[in-house]
Amino acid sequence: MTTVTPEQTPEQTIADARARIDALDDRIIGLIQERMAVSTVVQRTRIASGGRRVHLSREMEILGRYSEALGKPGTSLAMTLLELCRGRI
Ligand SMILES: O=C(O)C(=O)C[C@]1(C(=O)O)C=C[C@@H](O)C=C1
Repeated sequence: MTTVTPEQTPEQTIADARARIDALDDRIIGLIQERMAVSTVVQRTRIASGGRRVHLSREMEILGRYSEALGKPGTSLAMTLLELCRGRI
């Protein structure tokens, strides 16, 4: 037997999808904050043991991963994430 589900209005579909987007954005923001905290641990540990805050070859690796997954905007996103995590250089 086929069940007939009532169709949503366009307004309901948009409102539901926006609620999902808001929930995803909350998770993304939480993950970014978590990334910042973990990055701080790495940077503090490196600096305390005589190293520098910035590790360029590691940053290149991260930029490569994001650009491979998301194209050119992925590079910009990775640069923004790195700026959030280690400050402007
Ligand atoms: O992986 C490191 O060595 C870090 O310090 C973390 C991190 C990052 O946030 O990904 C931050 C600063 C460095 O320049 C490179 C990468």
